[in-house]
Amino acid sequence: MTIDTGAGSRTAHPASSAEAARAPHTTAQSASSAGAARALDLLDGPVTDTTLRRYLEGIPGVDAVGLEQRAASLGTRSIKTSSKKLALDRVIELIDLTTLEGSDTPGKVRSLVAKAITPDPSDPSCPQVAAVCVYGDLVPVAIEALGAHHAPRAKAHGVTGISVAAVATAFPSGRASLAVKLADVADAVAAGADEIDMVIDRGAFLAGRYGEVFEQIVAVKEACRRKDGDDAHLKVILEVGELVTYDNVRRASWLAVLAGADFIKTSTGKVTSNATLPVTLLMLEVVRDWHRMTGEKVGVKPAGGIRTSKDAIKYLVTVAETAGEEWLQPHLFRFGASSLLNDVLLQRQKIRTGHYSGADYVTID
Ligand SMILES: O=C[C@H](O)COP(=O)(O)O
Repeated sequence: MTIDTGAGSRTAHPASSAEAARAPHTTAQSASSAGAARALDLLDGPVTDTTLRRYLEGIPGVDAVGLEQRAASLGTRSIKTSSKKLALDRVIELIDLTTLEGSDTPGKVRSLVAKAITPDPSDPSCPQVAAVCVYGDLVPVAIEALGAHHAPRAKAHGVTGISVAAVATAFPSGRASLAVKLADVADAVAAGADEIDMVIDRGAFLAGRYGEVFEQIVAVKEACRRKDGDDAHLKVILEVGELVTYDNVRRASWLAVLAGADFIKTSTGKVTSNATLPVTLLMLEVVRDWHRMTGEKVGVKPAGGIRTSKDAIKYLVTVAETAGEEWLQPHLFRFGASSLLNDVLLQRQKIRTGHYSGADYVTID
């Protein structure tokens, strides 16, 4: 079943220039990023609460039954045993290995980094993960522990390294002033974070204050700029479990993409409902449609509650069938997960040796 993603909205819901001209406050006037510029183009006028609401609320509603049926059908696709090891290796390469606990210590981050670099010490062919994801204050610890494996240093030697992602903007609630959020981002970027995982203000979004959410994303994107011109990549967490409806997830995805997100991410992992296959499918459809409209590629990161290889492979199939196989690369797709890697290592070991190893084969996280 084809899911209507609202891609036709570009022409179906242009902002009225006259109304936009009357608007007292325009977000784009106070933000000069490419995100604001492309929203101006799409909305055919200044970015305001009114024009954003008109655009986002004009996007056709999600066919929930169709979406869930499509996700379920993609989830039942089998892959050949011969392809399974390749798929598991790809899953590892796409993981943001995460620790986001109040009790995190430098020692825990060093252990996480050691595992990120060498997930399976008994198998040198095991790939490394894409990134480690930590709270901002632990970025220097992660960078020091990565040493030559840190992505920018590795790149200088022509090899692929591991990035450091920091959650910021008053993660996970997002309840703080914009000044506090920007200081949080600036700290992490100054400490050397390669990627910033920000949360949107769900309260503002649900109250219909789309301009405020847009403006915050634009401002955070600006704060991701480094003096050397090499930006930290911005992942925008929608916290889908708090957005309640698929329609809201679709609107928030479009809003984040319009504002300049490099990635849209489902969840913090801190609420009851986190990543699901249908919601990730919906977000993949948005980035697919944005790519068709503009040629720009935006990444997707399901996060929270993805713990088994079986589930991770369902996500790979869904990505390939929705956005295309091209998206199965670390710059366009990630799994945000704390314990998925352990299960993938056990499954790899089973393929390699023909039997499952004991629980002590993987580290206890
Ligand atoms: O962003 C990543 C999540 O916080 C990880 O969630 P998880 O512990 O359920 O895998």
